[in-house]
Amino acid sequence: MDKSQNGLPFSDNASLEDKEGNDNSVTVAVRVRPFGQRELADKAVRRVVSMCGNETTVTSDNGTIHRFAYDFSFWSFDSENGDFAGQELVYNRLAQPLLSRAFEGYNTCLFAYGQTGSGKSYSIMGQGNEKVGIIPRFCKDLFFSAQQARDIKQVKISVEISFVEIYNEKIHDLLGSSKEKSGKKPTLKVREHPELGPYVEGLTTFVVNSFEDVEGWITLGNKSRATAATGMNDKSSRSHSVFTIVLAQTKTEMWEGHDHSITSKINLVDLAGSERQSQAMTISGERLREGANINKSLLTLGIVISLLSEQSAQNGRKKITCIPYRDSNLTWLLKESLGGNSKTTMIATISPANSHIEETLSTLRYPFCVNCIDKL
Ligand SMILES: Nc1ncnc2c1ncn2[C@@H]1O[C@H](COP(=O)(O)OP(=O)(O)OP(=O)(O)O)[C@@H](O)[C@H]1O
Repeated sequence: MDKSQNGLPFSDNASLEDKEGNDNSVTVAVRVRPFGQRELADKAVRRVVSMCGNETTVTSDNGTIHRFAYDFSFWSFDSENGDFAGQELVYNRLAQPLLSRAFEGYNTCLFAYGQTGSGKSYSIMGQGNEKVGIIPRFCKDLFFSAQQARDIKQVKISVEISFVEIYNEKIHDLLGSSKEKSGKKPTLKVREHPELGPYVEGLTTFVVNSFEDVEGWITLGNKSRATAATGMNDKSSRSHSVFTIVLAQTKTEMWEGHDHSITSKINLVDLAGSERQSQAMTISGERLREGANINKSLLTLGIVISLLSEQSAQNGRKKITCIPYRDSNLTWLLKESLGGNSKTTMIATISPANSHIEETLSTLRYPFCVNCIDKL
């Protein structure tokens, strides 16, 4: 029997609310995409992934069965299947609850994690008008809910966005227009405010008043994202992108005569490909450095999330004091949205094909998972 990741029993798995009504701070979902063009061109292609309920099963060539139980399993392999999970369903299950949490004042983070070409960008951003992903849907719903809150609860609402990429541990503003003499975008630094926590110094932020406003910025940000070709996916993203929404709600209590404000931060993150350097054919020195930095951020993120999950599983009885947020720029920047008063959701994207089984298994074993089982 393959060892369970942390020994927690299967039945401990729960969605946002557990049996006692406590909030789980981390929700984990797996999504399997259809075969891609390259996989279909391979005569020996075989589907090794299946799903049942919230369980994902991967069958190795030698017949070993690996079972993983998470909060959700999304079957996006074939639309003919009755359990097919399209973009809307994935959004409704994973991101919509975060929107409600944000309006309640929680900070939230949603990450897409997986190897290059497994469907992270497809899930987070989508493709064209037909296959709209999580970020545009979230923004559309956000403005709808904001209007309702203004009309019904007389709440003043402001929405501010920013969009950065972290490439090689360097932070670049995807919406800012400033350039260095060399024509390159300047590298920004994370600083820590004693009360407000970490922030990116010099980052451009925009107040947005409608979905149409935000749509323009998303398009611009996507165009700016640094991409580099790898052996596995020509448009492979070698950077993490973090789309941040700051939602500020202010209500004036007439009888008290003063304003109550709550501010929540929502981070929607498309992580860089998680594949190993050898498989991604990362050959030159520059690429090797990239790989090391990508893995450093992903490794730190895994450690941080797993420590926070451990803390949350103990209902706060065990306080872990040394969570290594500052070990990578990604986790440092997201510190306030990962720990404390926050909700985190991970979508692990995987290929269905036998040719990617090792990466699929490593994605499913990523240490974000405190509630998983991998057994014969
Ligand atoms: N659920 C899905 N349904 C249909 N097609 C999908 C799905 N997920 C991914 N694809 C297709 O697979 C290809 C790779 O997906 P995508 O670009 O999202 O991968 P990625 O994980 O973001 O890769 P990278 O790390 O290189 O950015 C795209 O052509 C996309 O259309």
